[in-house]
Amino acid sequence: MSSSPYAPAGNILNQIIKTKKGLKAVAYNKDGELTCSKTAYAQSSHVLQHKPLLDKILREVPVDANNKGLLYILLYELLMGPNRAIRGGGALKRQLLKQQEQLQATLFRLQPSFANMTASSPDQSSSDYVTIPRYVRVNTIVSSMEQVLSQIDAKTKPSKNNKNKKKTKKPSLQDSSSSSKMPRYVDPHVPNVLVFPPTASTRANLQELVKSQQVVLQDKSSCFSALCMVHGFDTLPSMEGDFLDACAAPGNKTCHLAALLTEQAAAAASTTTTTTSKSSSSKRASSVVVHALDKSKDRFELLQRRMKELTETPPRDGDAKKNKVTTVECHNADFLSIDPETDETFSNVTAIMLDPSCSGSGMISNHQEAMDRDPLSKPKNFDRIESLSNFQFQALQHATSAFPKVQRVVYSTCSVYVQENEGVVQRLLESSSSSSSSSNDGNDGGEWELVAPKCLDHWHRRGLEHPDVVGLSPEQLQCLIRVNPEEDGTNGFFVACLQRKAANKAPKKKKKKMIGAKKNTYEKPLATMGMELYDNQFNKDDNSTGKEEKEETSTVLSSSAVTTMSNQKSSGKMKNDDDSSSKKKRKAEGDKEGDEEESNIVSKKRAKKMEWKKKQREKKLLRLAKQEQQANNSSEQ
Ligand SMILES: C[S@@+](CC[C@H](N)C(=O)[O-])C[C@H]1O[C@@H](n2cnc3c(N)ncnc32)[C@H](O)[C@@H]1O
Repeated sequence: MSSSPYAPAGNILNQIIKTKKGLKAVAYNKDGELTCSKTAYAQSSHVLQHKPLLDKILREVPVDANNKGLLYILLYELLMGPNRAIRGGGALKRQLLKQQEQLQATLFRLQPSFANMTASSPDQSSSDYVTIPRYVRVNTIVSSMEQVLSQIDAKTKPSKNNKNKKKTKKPSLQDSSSSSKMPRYVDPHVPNVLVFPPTASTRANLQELVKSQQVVLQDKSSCFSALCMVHGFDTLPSMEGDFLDACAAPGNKTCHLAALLTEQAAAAASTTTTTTSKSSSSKRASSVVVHALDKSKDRFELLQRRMKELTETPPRDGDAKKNKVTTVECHNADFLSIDPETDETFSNVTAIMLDPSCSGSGMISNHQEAMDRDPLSKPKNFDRIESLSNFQFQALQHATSAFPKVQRVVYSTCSVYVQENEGVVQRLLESSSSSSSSSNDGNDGGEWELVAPKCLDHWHRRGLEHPDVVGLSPEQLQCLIRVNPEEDGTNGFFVACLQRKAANKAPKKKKKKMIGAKKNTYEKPLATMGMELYDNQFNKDDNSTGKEEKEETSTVLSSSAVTTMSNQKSSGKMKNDDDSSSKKKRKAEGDKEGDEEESNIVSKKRAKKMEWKKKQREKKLLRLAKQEQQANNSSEQ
């Protein structure tokens, strides 16, 4: 057995290679507990992110090794690790050191950006990498933004008494808070979402809050589904009907939906109390049901446990009624076999959130898809994508046709491929159009229509034009939300909000009676509690905090390093409404000329940077060649 300090990570990698499973599947047990050290997990994750590049290097410079997992780890440490060095000893290390120069020269040729890095600049801090921050959603059923922040500050405040304690690094972010506070921002698109640097210390500082169910570590884009369900449409959802999360496990979106509905019910109840205190609406508001379905038995168990913890933990403010407002009922069932006509449990469902199994190609941690993330090209694993797409369509069709009372459906995936996104929506609209013979409204036919989500009207990346999806009009594409994992600082995502057309034609009188028919007066997040809105601060050159200790899943190669998503026709970038931002001052929202001007400036800057990098690379190679020459000379002497 190897005594190398990298042996545990090497073993994990060997298991991944042998079983072809993902890192999480190998490193976690059934109960969701990590079975190896965090260090081994992080090391394996770093290697997996760079495995395609490491493979290329090894193809050009073969290294003889029986222990492939260990080879990957040592090679990564030597060429790309934070110290560009291998700790400990061993035959494999000696072998690699012998071939070091050749390996390094190959790396610089294949991935020139590495030539500009010094040993003290870890690979992830290269400008070829985009940082995905750590997003934290405050679980408003249990806690609040204020409570969460005060607990974080209490935890991170350096103790005055303990002078021997390790000095904490001074945050270099221009956070409005004092330097002793953990750097944090407010997400500009999703309320109650905080943004932290993606470091191990962030995670450590949040651990207690996660355990006490006050926060959920949920990526920003994954919050779009529930947000759209409640605040995406012109009216708030009816609280008289039930909600259904059709593919719910592990339940992040379900819990978010429950929290938003609880907030909505609380707002409705407070309005009701001030107007008609004996109104029955407050009664109704206290019995919102969210059915959470999952077909997989294991995942269902996880879902059930998490929903109990996240939605039934007593609120910190002592308002015991709060977590009785929304009840989450979990069901281990196949969504496709649910028939509300015969199963009374689901007969009152009026809204469906559908987040079906997908390729996960938008997830930055999905190393297998990392080299194949161009949504415009045909996916390499086309057959798999096609079969996923067929299932997704079937599920969306079921949601829109089998539930007569359903008025709104929010469809989402964390895939970047059009086949799983725009393609599924187009098929649905086409099938809905052909099956609806009664439609004579002069519109494009069909019972269902797309809605541009109100809550994301300041999100600029929209549906993609693609030769395979010719059936969607520019207006329809504008209704679709896309997230580019390389440019938007969050995992790739897609959301479509569908509304039954008949919902618009409901008699006005009836509409008025429903609590949910209230106009949606959603307001996007504003900077609160002295915090700035997040505007990519963790990726800016002048901000180094968070780069010293990146978490394993927090980085993704940018377009220049891996694939080009920049040719996406929808060029929307994440924007915020922070008036102090100079970018914002330069252009008004929606100003296309301004957008083009900015993209020209960006291209020029990029070209200049590339030129500079090229020169640096040449210098480095020259230096290496000189060193090699000197080494040869001295060995000849
Ligand atoms: C993308 S995940 C859902 C993630 C979840 N919405 C969240 O945010 O935590 C897809 C889930 O759909 C479940 N699933 C797949 N086919 C299903 C079906 N026919 N009926 C119900 N659930 C299904 C899978 O087991 C998986 O847990």
